[in-house]
Amino acid sequence: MTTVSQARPVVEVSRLRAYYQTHQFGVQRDVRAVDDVSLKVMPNEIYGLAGESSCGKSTLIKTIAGAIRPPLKVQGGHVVFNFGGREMDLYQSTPEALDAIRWKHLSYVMQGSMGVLNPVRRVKHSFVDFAYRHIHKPMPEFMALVRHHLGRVHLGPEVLEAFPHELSGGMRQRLAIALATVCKPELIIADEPTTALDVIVQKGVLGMIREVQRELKTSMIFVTHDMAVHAHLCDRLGVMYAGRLIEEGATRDIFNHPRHPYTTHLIASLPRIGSTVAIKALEGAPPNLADPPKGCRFHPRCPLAMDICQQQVPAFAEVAPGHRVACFAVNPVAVAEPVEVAA
Ligand SMILES: Nc1ncnc2c1ncn2[C@@H]1O[C@H](COP(=O)(O)OP(=O)(O)OP(=O)(O)O)[C@@H](O)[C@H]1O
Repeated sequence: MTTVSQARPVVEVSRLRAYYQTHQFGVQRDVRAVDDVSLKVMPNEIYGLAGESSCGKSTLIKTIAGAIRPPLKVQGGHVVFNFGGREMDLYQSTPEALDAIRWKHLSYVMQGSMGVLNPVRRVKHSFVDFAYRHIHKPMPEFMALVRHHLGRVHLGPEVLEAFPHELSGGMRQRLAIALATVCKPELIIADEPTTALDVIVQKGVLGMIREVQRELKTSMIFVTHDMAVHAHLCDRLGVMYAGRLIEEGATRDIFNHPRHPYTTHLIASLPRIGSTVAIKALEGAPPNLADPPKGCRFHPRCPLAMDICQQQVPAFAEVAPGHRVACFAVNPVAVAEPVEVAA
């Protein structure tokens, strides 16, 4: 670890590629779920990751969180964290170094909450197992801190004595968020944490996530396919299509002035109260990531596709301050640099 300035991104992802290596009938195929993705998350911001099902959102955040299991393999690129002025290159680090930053500096809230709460132990044991070694206080003080922290997610201390199955889905999801935030990590990665909840409970949990994030000034990568959730929660938004980021900018800019035809479609398909205009579905289907189309992966479905889109990959380039787009219709001259493939 090297000491660097605090003004740096909390995490910087550069040219990241992560493929599932599948074998079918003796043939090996790479599912190119994350293909040349670069992004930065700044201190104290919520970065939303959007895109339809199977576009690679979960795979991207797994690779950023270091939760990589076969058949997923990182093929290239870097993930560099800057925690408390100390820089750490994820793929150059030992499993022990990664273990030391989990929960204390980096935490991960998964889809559904049962995965993180031990189903056969009372809730208090999950806090002890995950957080006690990182919070250097005697046990009574640690438990007082946990009880105080539960107040932030609007839960009473009695939940500590409960088993997970005795609690509602909304309470369990609040607990998962309390566990992820109790050590006040610099970065929280949340994968669809509210998708399984009904809309009323979801609204409460989202408001609570915002409150906790503002109080702790933590950074967050928040994944959901629900654009309405992004509109309410996120400071900046990255839109993925078929394993690549295709647009990124301040959430307000993306909603007010989307540039990429895919983002324009996503926003136009949001239902609006009182609107009588029929919502048009996008023609075609997302590509098979084991055999994606050449050039821009969106071109077979794109209403603006040109010849170049079938041949060349558009660079993910800045088209306005803080607003990046990968599209030849927006930025006709920006061709992506080829990725360097290790020998
Ligand atoms: N274990 C696996 N083996 C092979 N391919 C996989 C595996 N897991 C995911 N994939 C493929 O990787 C691609 C990206 O999947 P991923 O789950 O990251 O998408 P997603 O955008 O998070 O989707 P969702 O919103 O449905 O969770 C998809 O084509 C998916 O089929």
